[in-house]
Amino acid sequence: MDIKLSGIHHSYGEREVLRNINLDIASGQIVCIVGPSGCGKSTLLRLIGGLERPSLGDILQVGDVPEGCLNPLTYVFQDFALLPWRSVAGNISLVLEDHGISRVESQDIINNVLERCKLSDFADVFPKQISGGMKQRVAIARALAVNPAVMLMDEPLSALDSQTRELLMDDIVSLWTRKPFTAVYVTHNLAEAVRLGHRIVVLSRRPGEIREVVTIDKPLSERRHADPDLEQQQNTLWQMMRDEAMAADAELINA
Ligand SMILES: Nc1ncnc2c1ncn2[C@@H]1O[C@H](COP(=O)(O)OP(=O)(O)OP(=O)(O)O)[C@@H](O)[C@H]1O
Repeated sequence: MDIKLSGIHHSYGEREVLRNINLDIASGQIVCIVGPSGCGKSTLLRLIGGLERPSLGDILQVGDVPEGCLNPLTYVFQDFALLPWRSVAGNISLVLEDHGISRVESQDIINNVLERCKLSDFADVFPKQISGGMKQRVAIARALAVNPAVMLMDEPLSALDSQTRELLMDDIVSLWTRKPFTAVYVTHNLAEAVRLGHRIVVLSRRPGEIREVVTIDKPLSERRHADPDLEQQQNTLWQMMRDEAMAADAELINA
């Protein structure tokens, strides 16, 4: 399933947050959204996810959802959002309940996503027993369990330290390489964007407008930490954003 955004404007009262967003999100691609603080990245994700309706414009879902899809638009949040009283497997099984799936089928799905996310040995442990990086892997496994058409990822790695972030980026790449998924991935972190994005959408400061859409051709599986090509792309993105980021920063301080 592709997603087509056309002529999206969004305001909260007098505050204009997004302006004239036109964007196609193609199935099987990771599209990263970057931009200065407060430019409307999370708002855009909420609009795509249908949690809010845009003030103006259309968001179309084009084509079929994947086979076995239980929830077409599925979020992965920065704070993991795991239930502390449920085990790792229990957190995943929660999203499979009330879909008329048999216990056997449900267990197959849980085993499959645990294996894909390198969590098979941790099925019975509880969130408080595992690290932040592992928690986020559980959250990603839970999202994959419903076989979403599009994963909506809001700063999924920003609560983690830099080494854990590196490991998780490798995990996301290997998950995608093994079975491509579609994701809209909001991040502040340009290194993450160039590692994970097939396309990177650069928003201006608020009201967020699309400044540029950068395509990164290098296959995900060939992108490495400290890759000079990626560092150059990251630098180009930073040059695009620098002045706007400074202005947005000043605006927030003076608000
Ligand atoms: N529910 C809401 N009601 C009113 N204003 C809101 C609401 N949600 C967001 N805003 C405002 O909209 C603007 C964009 O917020 P949003 O969180 O989408 O930006 P962002 O780019 O994701 O920010 P950050 O990079 O800091 O996470 C901000 O000025 C914010 O205060």
